[in-house]
Amino acid sequence: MSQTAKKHTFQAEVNQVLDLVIHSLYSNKDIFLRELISNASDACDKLRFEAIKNKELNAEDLHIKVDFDKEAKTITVSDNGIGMSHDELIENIGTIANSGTKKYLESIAKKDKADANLIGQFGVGFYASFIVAKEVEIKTRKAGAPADEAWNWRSDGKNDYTIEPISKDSHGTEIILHLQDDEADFADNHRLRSLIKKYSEHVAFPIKMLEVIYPEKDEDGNDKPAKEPEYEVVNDATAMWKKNPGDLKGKDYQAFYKQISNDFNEAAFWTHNHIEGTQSYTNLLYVPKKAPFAMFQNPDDREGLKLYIKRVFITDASKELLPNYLRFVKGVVDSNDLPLNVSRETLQDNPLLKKIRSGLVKRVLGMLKKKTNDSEVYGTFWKEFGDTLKEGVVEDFSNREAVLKLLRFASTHNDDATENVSLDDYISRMQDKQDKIYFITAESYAAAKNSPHLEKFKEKGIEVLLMHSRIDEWMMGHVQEYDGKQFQSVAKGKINLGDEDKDKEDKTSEEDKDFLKKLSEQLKDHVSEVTASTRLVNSASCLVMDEHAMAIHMQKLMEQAGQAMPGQKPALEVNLNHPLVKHIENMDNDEQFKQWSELLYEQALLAEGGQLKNPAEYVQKMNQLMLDMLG
Ligand SMILES: Nc1ncnc2c1ncn2[C@@H]1O[C@H](COP(=O)(O)OP(=O)(O)OP(=O)(O)O)[C@@H](O)[C@H]1O
Repeated sequence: MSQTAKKHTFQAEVNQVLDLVIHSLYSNKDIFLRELISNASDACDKLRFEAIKNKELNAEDLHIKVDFDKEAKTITVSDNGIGMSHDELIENIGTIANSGTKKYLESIAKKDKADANLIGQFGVGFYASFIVAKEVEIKTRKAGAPADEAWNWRSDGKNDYTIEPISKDSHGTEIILHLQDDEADFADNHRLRSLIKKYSEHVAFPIKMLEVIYPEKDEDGNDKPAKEPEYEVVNDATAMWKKNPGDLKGKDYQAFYKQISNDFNEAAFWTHNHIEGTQSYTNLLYVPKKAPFAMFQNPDDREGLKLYIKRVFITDASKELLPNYLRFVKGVVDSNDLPLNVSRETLQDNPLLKKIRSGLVKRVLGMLKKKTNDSEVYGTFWKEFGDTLKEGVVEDFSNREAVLKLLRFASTHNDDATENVSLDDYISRMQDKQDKIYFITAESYAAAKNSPHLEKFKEKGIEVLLMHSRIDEWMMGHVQEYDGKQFQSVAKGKINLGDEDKDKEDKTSEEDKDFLKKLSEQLKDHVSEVTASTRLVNSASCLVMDEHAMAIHMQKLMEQAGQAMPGQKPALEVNLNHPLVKHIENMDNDEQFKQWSELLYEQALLAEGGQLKNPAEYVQKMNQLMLDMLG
């Protein structure tokens, strides 16, 4: 270490990331170059943006260079972008600011193997260098700083790094990889060019490499003096999204997706449009194949939708450009009309941006609608993002109908848990006199499918949607109808499936009424009332919540989460035709009546996914009754 070099220690998390990257990404070594070029491109974007406000800065001829030295076993990636100050070097390279990365580290701490697909999502970027390098140097000078205010950072990727002042001719950053001996093959013209083509073709700045000069002979067969090689552009270097969609192929879109998304998987599908009119802008929006790791942890931690104004990168504006329930969308939006000096803070209130946002929502919903024609593709999408999309039913009132159209459910029409029934499918199968869309929410598919509440519906051949995702109960609490048809939970409120049932209800005999009263009195601590059921066929009893109350399995979840759920007693419905109920009705021993009627309630609660206050007592009671029967 030279006298002027100062030693620093990596933040503990950096060490963890380094370790992970080196051990988990070794089968994906190639990506180091993509990561370095991507950082260089970001640095060029940043300078171009800064130069709009600060006329002193020079953002001409922004480019990236890739050089190599076979003998010295080095690769150098340099840019003339924004560069870094001394403090920025420490902050950006020596610490980890991304909260997602920290959470990720915590989550994998318990597993033995990290998932390489996930690591990529957390901006391990620069650290990927250490997969192939034994030592990395960064020479950097911040744009606007004098030549002697530049820095040389060095590290072997183990615990610490040094920073030393140097002098640097031009602003920007130079990353020098001193390759490990067995990775020296990367320092090769062909190999580097093909990696650039593969991963960085659509970076919007020119990536340059020195041309290869082959020895030439003159007319007499003598070697011509070799000319000095010049830099030539290796990639396409245009803003891909500005191109005509007709000129682009699937592989171009996929390559660009990987470049902007940090996703190791390909995109599932995309929509690319040049929009002209009161607002003129371009959008290229992708739906990933797999949900990113952090998506459900914190919807505010989202990125991947970039805002450009006239090809100048402004900011990652996922939150400003699309509502939360479409947070899985990644891509680029490039506006021709927004002012270049717009700041992130003022972005949200900008009326032009609001218009773009509502246009984008329509585009995404339109793209999804189209994809519903391909059941396989849509099925995969639904598995990954269906629950996220459901948030839109509550969040986005103006597009509620369009979002509802995109939802898919399991249903009694099918024999398995596959969620592939749309509300339109359901309506097309509704019976002649049926005017409601019936559904049930439960803890699991099995609980929904086997719920006693469905018995009458099964008997009558009326389809019921089986909802078993946690979000369903919340969503259905916010939506009343679709296509003019009311939603009705089969587990809540009164069910009236036709005149026959109504008649039955009216014809409850005086004896039965007395029995129901007696039961109500007996069970008053648990239920609001006991009534004759119109929905049971085979089961003896079921619990029914009030139309607007929360389902029992959800109440349980809320209680587990420490939320008190006061005063929401269900009603108990009993099947007066059931032998067990008849048996209780004819019972004259008060103690037995108490025990049996409590069982009636407890069984209904269990069937509902509810939790018994005292399970041991229940078991004892059951055993006693069985013994009584044997005796
Ligand atoms: N060539 C560069 N010029 C200027 N700053 C850079 C350069 N390379 C890296 N940095 C700075 O270092 C930070 C950390 O880089 P790193 O690649 O580790 O993560 P990231 O780029 O923030 O995340 P991601 O790779 O997911 O985009 C960057 O955010 C940037 O501020």
